[in-house]
Amino acid sequence: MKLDVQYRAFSCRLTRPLRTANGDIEERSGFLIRISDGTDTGYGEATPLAGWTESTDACRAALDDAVDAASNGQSAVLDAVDDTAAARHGISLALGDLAATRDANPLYRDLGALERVPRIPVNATIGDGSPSETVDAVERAVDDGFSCCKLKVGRDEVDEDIDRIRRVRDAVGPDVDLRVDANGAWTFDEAERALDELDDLGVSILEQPLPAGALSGLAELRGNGVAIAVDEGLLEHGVDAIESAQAADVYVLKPMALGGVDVARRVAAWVAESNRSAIVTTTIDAVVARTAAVHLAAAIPNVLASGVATGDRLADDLARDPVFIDGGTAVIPQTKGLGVENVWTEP
Ligand SMILES: O=C(O)CCC(=O)C1=CC=C[C@@H](O)[C@@H]1C(=O)O
Ligand SMILES: [Mg+2]
Repeated sequence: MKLDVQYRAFSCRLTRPLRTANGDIEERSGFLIRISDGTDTGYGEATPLAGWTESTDACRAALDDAVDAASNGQSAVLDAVDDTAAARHGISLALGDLAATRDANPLYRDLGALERVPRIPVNATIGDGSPSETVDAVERAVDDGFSCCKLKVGRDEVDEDIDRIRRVRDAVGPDVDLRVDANGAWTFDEAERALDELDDLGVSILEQPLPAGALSGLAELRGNGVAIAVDEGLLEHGVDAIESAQAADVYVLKPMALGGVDVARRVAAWVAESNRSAIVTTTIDAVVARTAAVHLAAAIPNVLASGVATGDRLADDLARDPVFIDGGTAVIPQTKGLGVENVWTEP
């Protein structure tokens, strides 16, 4: 089928930078994609992030190839972006939105959900900061109804991080689910030392304590009360290698970095076959990709609280957010397709 593929660049600033052990995220720039079959239209988003996907230039070049391939139909368009994760995410999402819109299905049903899913659990995302900033941010999140908060660690000394988490635990009590994400910043010894303390503090999940390559180290860290999650490591190794190394309890799925919600859905199926749990997060994307991640999470049975409640970190966005964050859950859009409206306004 002949398709019309178009894209345009966008840029959204964060209201405040997300501080991580791997640097600060201050702005998200990418490409909004529109694919039409002459009757229906689908939208996608390709928002590269340094260290996680191809560069902005490589993403743009791949999208240009996809535009050129449009007269040759859907598989040619997908082939054009096969080696560029963010571009593939954007194109495959626009095609998925187009198909779901045509079928009058919410996207998550086309991604395999067998029944209606009203909501999914979500976590609050708390960037690295001073102890008092962290306590304030977690208290605000709990006041807003979140029962799960993911804290960034790994920029400072381990003892300082532990002290910060202890202050958070003391402030919010035992019932709030705390996770931490070190973005690969720790050595094995630091991670081992941190784990004992994190266990005592009732932290449920430690995300990527060691660099992405360190599978055997991750395997050795497993087994105390804190579940070990892979994020960067999944992109480097894939599920098979991680399972062979027995290196993870939990998999973090970032559709933008994996090459699309369709790819991420397949990865989630392998994760479930291995009896592991999945968390869906984004690369702090704009509304089109963020909403797609929400649909993906809705399509994964028993998905853990997911990192998709980041819309309020953007100072501006591509369109109105169709996902209502309510009491630590995201309410799933039930309209056809992705459910993001008026995203492509004519200049
Ligand atoms: O998972 C979340 O709560 C939100 C997303 C998030 O934490 C991240 C998005 C982008 C880059 C990363 O530093 C970070 C992560 O590592 O998970
Ligand atoms: Mg992470």
